Amino acid sequence: MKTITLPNLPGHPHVAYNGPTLQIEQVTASSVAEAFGTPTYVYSRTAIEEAAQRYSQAAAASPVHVALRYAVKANSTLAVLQLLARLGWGFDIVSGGELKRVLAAGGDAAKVVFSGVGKTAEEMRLALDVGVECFNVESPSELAALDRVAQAAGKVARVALRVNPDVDAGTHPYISTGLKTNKFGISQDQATRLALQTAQMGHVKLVGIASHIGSQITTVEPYLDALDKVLDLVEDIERRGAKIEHIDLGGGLGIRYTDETPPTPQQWLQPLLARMVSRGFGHRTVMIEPGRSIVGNAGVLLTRTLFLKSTPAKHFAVVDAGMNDLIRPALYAAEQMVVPAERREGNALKYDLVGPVCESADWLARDRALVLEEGDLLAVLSSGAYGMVMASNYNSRGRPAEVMVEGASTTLIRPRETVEQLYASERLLP
Ligand SMILES: Cc1ncc(COP(=O)(O)O)c(C=O)c1O
Ligand SMILES: N[C@@H](CCCC[NH3+])C(=O)O
Repeated sequence: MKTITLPNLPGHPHVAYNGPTLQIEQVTASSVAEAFGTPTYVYSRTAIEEAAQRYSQAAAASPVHVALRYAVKANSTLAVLQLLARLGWGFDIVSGGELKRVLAAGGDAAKVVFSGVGKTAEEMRLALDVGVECFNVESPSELAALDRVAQAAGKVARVALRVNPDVDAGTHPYISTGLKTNKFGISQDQATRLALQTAQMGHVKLVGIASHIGSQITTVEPYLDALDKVLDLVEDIERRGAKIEHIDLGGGLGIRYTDETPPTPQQWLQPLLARMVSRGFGHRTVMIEPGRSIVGNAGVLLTRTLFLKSTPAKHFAVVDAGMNDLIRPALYAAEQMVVPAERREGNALKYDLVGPVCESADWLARDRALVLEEGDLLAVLSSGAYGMVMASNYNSRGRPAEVMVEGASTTLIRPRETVEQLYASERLLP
């Protein structure tokens, strides 16, 4: 049977209708749902690897040395990290938990950058112990704390200062990070002072300047603005005697959820690296930390319709996945495409897809024209990033299963969480 990739499955080269049935790589969505139940996240190994390779190829074609660091927060499932580690990628982490996951998946600590505004002393100790490549420091207090922890451990921490370039990335306010009103980064003035102070500190070594301006960014301009400010800062710092080895441009490149047209990794990197060269920084290492653009379009969430319900105002499809499984629509009013696993003939109705959770914000999609019957299987596309990682146990719901598909093979990479697992560590009062 011929595989037809529908034009309305944008950005999903490995999700297609084979005849009437939705398939991920060569596996039908229905067969995954039958084997593992719903809700279940399904990832295409090929899609993840191809997305990573688009970055590797763009980096290889560049005259500037580019260090690839996958942002673990986007999808931290061990099997996903393992694929990237095997491709030679390093990792951007924001917690001791993510560091442990990277190590468990076979990642190389020497290629790990530790970001985040609130690192604890314990997390710093662990990271120093395993020898991470760099701490991206976000405040003077954090720098002082790191110096103390490193001194006690008899180590010197390699440090990049994360600056807040105050640029508008044009994204949802909850996922913008580079505005001066955001909690992230250090102001440029303060960064210069702090950079010079590191020379007086015995247990930190300044090696980089970092910035990350937000997520789901679909144009290059804000990155160029941020880079110019970062390079101004580096010039200023170096004029005063410090030396910067690398510049970390962060992540944030967007994907197509519905009709966005974000640049490819090549289209994103090329102008930034050209700017590095034209400003005389071509011999420095550039670090990048993409997350969503590696895994976002490589995953779908399968969910089954429990009930169809019409009120005088609305048609609802009550499905078995809720905001606890995929919170992006509830939290950011994010739009993700929803497609049926089997195509049906008939008249479409406009449905709100809602979950079983007791919240009116518990919706996965609104006003979608679908031909549906109770029991129908649906796939929420573009769910590979910030899906499972943001899942919670609200309403005592176990988190979904995760499955990796490659060609015709299907591997369960995380079983569905049972309710007994949820309360196994709790204690009743005596
Ligand atoms: C410091 C840092 N690096 C990288 C990322 C990855 O972003 P994205 O998944 O948008 O590529 C984030 C998340 O916004 C981040 O905070
Ligand atoms: N969780 C956000 C992205 C946050 C990026 C991390 N700072 C989303 O789902 O779009």
